[in-house]
Amino acid sequence: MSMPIVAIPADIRELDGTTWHVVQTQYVNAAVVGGGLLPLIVPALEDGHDIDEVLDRVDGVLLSGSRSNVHPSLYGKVAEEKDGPFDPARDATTMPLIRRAIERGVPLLAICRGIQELNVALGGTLASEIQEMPGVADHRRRDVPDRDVQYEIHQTVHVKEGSCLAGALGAGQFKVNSLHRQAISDAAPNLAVEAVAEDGTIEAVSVIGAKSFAVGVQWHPEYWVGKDGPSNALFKAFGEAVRDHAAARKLND
Ligand SMILES: N[C@@H](CCC(=O)NCCCC(=O)O)C(=O)O
Repeated sequence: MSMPIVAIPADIRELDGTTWHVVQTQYVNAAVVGGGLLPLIVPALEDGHDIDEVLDRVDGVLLSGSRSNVHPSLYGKVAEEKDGPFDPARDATTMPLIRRAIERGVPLLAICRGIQELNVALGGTLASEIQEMPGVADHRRRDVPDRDVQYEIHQTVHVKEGSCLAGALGAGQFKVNSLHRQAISDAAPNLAVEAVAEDGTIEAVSVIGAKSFAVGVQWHPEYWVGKDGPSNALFKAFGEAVRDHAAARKLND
């Protein structure tokens, strides 16, 4: 069977005086090395896509992290300076993509900004600058130039027994990296909280009753894929779900 294809929606970046559609290499690498998948970067179109045209051609969806934040208007909040930076074209691409992928049972793994998009797409809300909230630790990217240090694994998360994530990683606690200023505030009604940090921050969710793998994590399993056990296991489980979907799609073609 040819390599299943995973859609990775792009960010918009202004570089060298022009506009680019970009995905960080760590997500592309993890899709290939960790998932055994062929990445397809989906442009971020502010006018949106014909989403079924995209989903007819792929076997899974991988939502990457980003320094940009989901626009607060998408979860009923008035945007403030501190809620930025924004990427409306990415929002316009991922919101319908998430909803339709879940409807169609296309496997989905949402990472960092991705779990926040998953929550908002399904009706949840986000909190900004969570480190300023009482009792909440600082989950932000470390302000150092070395990316291995930025993505260092140091934060304990607790995975709930019987969760979808526990099926892939095992229940209990392990350490992850952490590079975020926002987090889920109100979880969407059809999301199950599957892992939390020591300060109660929601660190992983899954879609209740999903037809296929539909998991979001606030940490970055892509960065140490190939070296870190839980990171490997998560991308392996996602890759298997994508391959199963591809095989089923082939049978129905
Ligand atoms: N902007 C959101 C999501 C955080 C996120 O996706 N972080 C990835 C960092 C990418 C990088 O800096 O290289 C938030 O801050 O909560």
